[in-house]
Amino acid sequence: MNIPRRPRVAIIAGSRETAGEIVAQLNGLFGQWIDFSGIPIKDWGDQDIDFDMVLISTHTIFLRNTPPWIKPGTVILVIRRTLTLGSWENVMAIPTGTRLLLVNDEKDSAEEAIALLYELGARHIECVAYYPGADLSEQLPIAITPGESHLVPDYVNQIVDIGDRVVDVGTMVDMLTQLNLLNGTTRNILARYAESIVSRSQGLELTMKGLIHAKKMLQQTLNMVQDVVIGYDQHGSITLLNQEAKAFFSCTAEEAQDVMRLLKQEGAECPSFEEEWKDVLTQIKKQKVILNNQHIVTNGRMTGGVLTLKVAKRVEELELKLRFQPKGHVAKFGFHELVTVSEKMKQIVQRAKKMASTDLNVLILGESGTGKELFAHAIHQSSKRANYPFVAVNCSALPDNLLESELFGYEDGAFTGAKKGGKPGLFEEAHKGTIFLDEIGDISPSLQSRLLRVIQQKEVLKVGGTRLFPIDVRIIAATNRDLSKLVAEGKFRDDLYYRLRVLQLDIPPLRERPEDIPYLATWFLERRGAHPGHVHQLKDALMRYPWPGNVRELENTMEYIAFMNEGCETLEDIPLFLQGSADTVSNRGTPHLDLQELPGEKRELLILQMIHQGRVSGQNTGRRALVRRARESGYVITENDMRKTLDQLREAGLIEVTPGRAGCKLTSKGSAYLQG
Ligand SMILES: Nc1ncnc2c1ncn2[C@@H]1O[C@H](COP(=O)(O)OP(=O)(O)OP(=O)(O)O)[C@@H](O)[C@H]1O
Repeated sequence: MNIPRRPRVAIIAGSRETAGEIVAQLNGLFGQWIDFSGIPIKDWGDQDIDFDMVLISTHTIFLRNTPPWIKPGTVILVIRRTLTLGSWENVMAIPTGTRLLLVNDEKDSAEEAIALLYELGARHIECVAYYPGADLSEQLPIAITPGESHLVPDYVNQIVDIGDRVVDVGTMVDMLTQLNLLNGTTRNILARYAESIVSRSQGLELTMKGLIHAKKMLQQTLNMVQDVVIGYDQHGSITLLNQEAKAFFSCTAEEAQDVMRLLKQEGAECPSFEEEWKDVLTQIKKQKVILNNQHIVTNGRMTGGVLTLKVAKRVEELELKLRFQPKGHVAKFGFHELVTVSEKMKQIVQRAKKMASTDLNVLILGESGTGKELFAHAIHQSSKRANYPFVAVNCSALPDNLLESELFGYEDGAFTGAKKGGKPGLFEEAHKGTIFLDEIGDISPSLQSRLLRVIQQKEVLKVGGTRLFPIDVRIIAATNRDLSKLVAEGKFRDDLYYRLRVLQLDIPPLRERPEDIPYLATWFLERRGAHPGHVHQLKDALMRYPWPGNVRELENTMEYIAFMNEGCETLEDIPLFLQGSADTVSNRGTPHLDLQELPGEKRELLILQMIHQGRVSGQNTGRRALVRRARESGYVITENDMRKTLDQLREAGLIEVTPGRAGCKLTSKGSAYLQG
């Protein structure tokens, strides 16, 4: 293999020492990429090396003549030198108005050093050149010298040694640019170096400082991004990795080097960085990841790009969390928001108010949409815990492991993807307040055991933790399932059941308190600013319909009616399911649409809705029952077509189909899909 040679740079200086100093300094910074050789003037006669560039310590060097080994066309740069920041601070500490000696080995070099100090801005002092053999009548008490203390006269009582002068950043930038070596890495070295010296170019210094600042800001911003972010140049060489990227690939930008090599060596299958791509799904480190690649284009030319990587599982978890969203940590409703004219309900409200004055756990039973959560809020708001948090948790919205960590929290590093520093659980967040565990009937046996332990011991153990945290939380649980039946079937722990239902509230479904139907309907319409008279027109239909989704369904229906009939005196548009049960509009008849004629997505959505309604109203959701239900709602579908659609929904992960009478059930993905 032909390894390209490093460019050769000759450093010509007055003395061997100076040449050596400059070579040592430049080698320390760029020796990896450039081959430096120091040549004192007196030995510059014959050189058998072809140099690509010559750096001279002063432009007076070539007054003598140009050595023949410098080929015509070779780039020659004059080295500008400056002081380190430490030396400069010592010079600036000398009192203003001080007259002092500047001591060096020769007249020229002493005067050159004085010129440098003045150029850098040391205007507060007055320097007099001193060198061996200088004729000086006055004796000055202070001397500045660049490493030549031994030449300072004895009568001087304070020496400020400014040490060797160092090469200025401007010279380095010129050198690297000419050699085509100014890139991300060398720029970083320059930026760090610029922080330790006094620059002879104010403009360059400001630009450097600006660059350093901008780079720090960018790095910090990218470190806050929770995806993996990789920046690269036009050749695909990595210029930047954020914190996530370093952790994911376990390497630094220097180690990673090439973006495609990094991806390929981890087994990713993706197009080349020279193309832009969006949402490419592949596998890295045995995990599904989503890759995106975008170019940075300057003056119509691709000058680099940014590649981002998301771990698919993390995206799914976030999506789940968003859907789950604990419903806020304050109780929003009080008893005054519970609307009812039913005597049965009024008695239940009275019982609930009594329960609020105790600190005992409450179990609220009732079909979906009957107002269980509303009661939980109201009980908390009227209890002595009202000024503390009310944390509502939907236990059926999350898979078991996520629900566990949400409820009890986790310690740092408890599992992959766990947030650094751990996370407090909802029990902890509800301390001194109330936790509302909705859909308690759906929790797994292992979570039932953990919950029981929390209730018994009044202490929480975080996932992956060893310490127990004492908590003081009142539990209000609710479910639309028949918990006593689940207990009898061994699916729900009896000891937990008894702990939860110290007090029990049974909320009747809407069909068992029909007087509430028109009353609530009017209330919902008025709240929406709609004409309450509509209820009178619809009363029969409302009373005939069984309201399987209870008050929630009635509320949604009235919202629909208010919206669709805004500004209308008489009702123009009512939902299909009410048309079937309305005397007033029965002349419209119930149209029978063939479900197979609907677009696939619409058909699937309708069937998902039927499954959902069937489940919430405790009806059978088996294939035959769904065919029947479709017919009642005005659609026709054969059993065979229903089977096919159910299979498609199952394959898409939207439903679970259990053999036998249990029928179909929406998965959490299915519920989310339904909610839009
Ligand atoms: N008596 C009532 N007065 C006013 N609004 C009510 C009443 N009962 C229920 N609602 C309203 O109906 C909707 C459903 O109530 P809620 O969420 O409390 O029912 P739920 O029984 O907890 O339902 P799920 O079991 O599905 O969680 C809410 O918008 C609630 O405000």
